[in-house]
Amino acid sequence: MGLVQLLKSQFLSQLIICYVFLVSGLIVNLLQLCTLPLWLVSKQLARRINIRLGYCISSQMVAALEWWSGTECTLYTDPKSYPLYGNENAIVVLNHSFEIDFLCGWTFCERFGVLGSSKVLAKKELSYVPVIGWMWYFLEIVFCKRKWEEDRRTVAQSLQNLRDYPENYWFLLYCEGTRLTPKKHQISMQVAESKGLPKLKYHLLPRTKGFWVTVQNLRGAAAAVYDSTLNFRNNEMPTLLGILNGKKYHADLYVRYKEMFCYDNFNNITLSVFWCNLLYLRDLTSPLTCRRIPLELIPEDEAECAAWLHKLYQEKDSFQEHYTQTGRFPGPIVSPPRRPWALINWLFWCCLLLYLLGLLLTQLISSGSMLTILASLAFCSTVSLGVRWMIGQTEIDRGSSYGNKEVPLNNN
Ligand SMILES: CCCCC/C=C\C/C=C\CCCCCCCC(=O)SCCNC(=O)CCNC(=O)[C@H](O)C(C)(C)COP(=O)(O)OP(=O)(O)OC[C@H]1O[C@@H](n2cnc3c(N)ncnc32)[C@H](O)[C@@H]1OP(=O)(O)O
Ligand SMILES: CCCCCCCCCCCCCCCCCC(=O)OC[C@@H](O)COP(=O)(O)O
Repeated sequence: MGLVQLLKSQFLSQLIICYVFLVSGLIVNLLQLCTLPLWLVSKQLARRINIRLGYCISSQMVAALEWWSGTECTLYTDPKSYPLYGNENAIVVLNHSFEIDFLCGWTFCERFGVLGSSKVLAKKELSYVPVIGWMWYFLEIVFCKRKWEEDRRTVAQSLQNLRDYPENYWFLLYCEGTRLTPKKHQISMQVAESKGLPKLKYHLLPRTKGFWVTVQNLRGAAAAVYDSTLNFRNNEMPTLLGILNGKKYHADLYVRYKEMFCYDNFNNITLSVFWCNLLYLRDLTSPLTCRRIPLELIPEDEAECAAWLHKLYQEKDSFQEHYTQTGRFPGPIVSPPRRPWALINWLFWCCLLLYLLGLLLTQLISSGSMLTILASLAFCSTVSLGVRWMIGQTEIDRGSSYGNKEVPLNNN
């Protein structure tokens, strides 16, 4: 182990990173709170400010992934769709099997310039997590209780609010609704069987209601669905603690594109594809091809939309199979480079907060008061326990019991 790697694995280094993250995060949360009156005067300005404030927090975690652990992220996609990424609103459908899949998602957001503005359909419990959850409140993240009777109205309303969002965003949907565990997989395949659907090997059966309500409410506001599949090389199961330890991983992300050759049998769908090519891609010379999936192609009817999503997951499963067999996804690699901004932001907060910590420690030691020193030690322990609890939110072993309970099956 090299000296740098040894340094990264030290508890003290990790404690410093957590201190900077927590204190800067709370400062940003406070600044976000101060923007509340501005929402009444200029909602769009308040949103733009909050995007930048949110970036100060989330980009620290991205910097930890990209620069501290040195994790590499490779993108497999269609080079012709590439210029659109970050320049349009899109719904991202991603598999949910890894503890840091959200962080890899953030990294790609950062590389395409939509980190501060990106959204997710997240479980309500996450809104209570200090720093991140509180930040999400100001970023208009859509929360759900995973109880459809309650969610159908609140989720639709929150999505409607995003229609006039002032900056481009990606809206992340984990249609599986929870992270994959063997037990959840077994139960969800029983549900698949009872619905007469093919079994999936690498995914849970997707929950279709959230996808349908998102597509319906973002029609005309989002241009496309980016069907994304993430995997890590060498069968690794990366963790946030691993990242803090400086462990390097290699993530592969496949953003799929559909190709269609449909000059014959001209119908509504091919017409949509035609207009899509005309509007976005301006490539009408080759047989009619459609790259990322335009929202116009997704059925409006709830049952048809659900069937469409089930088919998408069956295809996603085949991409995972391809990855397992060959160690790569289909299609060309067009890796976007990492940008310096996340690192610059992180260094800024490190310098500021370590300087203040230094001043505080000097005063503490020179005061010589045993009580103050003990109180400071208690404070440090509380901070590290607090951060450990936050990291626990990302751990699959501590995940929710959603999808874990056997459901009465209707075999009709
Ligand atoms: C690469 C680029 C990345 C870009 C990244 C961009 C942005 C990043 C921004 C932020 C990153 C931060 C990440 C934070 C992550 C947080 C993520 C989460 O919190 S995931 C959990 C919350 N999200 C979801 O659950 C979304 C999916 N869920 C749904 O859509 C649900 O439908 C619902 C709207 C939540 C409602 O749930 P509910 O349970 O009430 O209803 P369901 O429709 O799901 O259930 C009834 C339905 O399901 C069938 N059923 C029953 N059991 C199962 C089972 N085990 N598996 C599958 N299906 C089951 C049941 O038969 C019913 O079927 P039917 O609909 O036919 O009646
Ligand atoms: C600079 C780096 C500093 C890092 C130090 C501290 C980091 C603290 C990080 C707290 C992160 C909290 C955000 C968690 C996002 C978790 C996303 C997630 O994966 O949620 C799970 C849900 O989808 C489903 O839940 P389950 O039903 O599986 O249960």
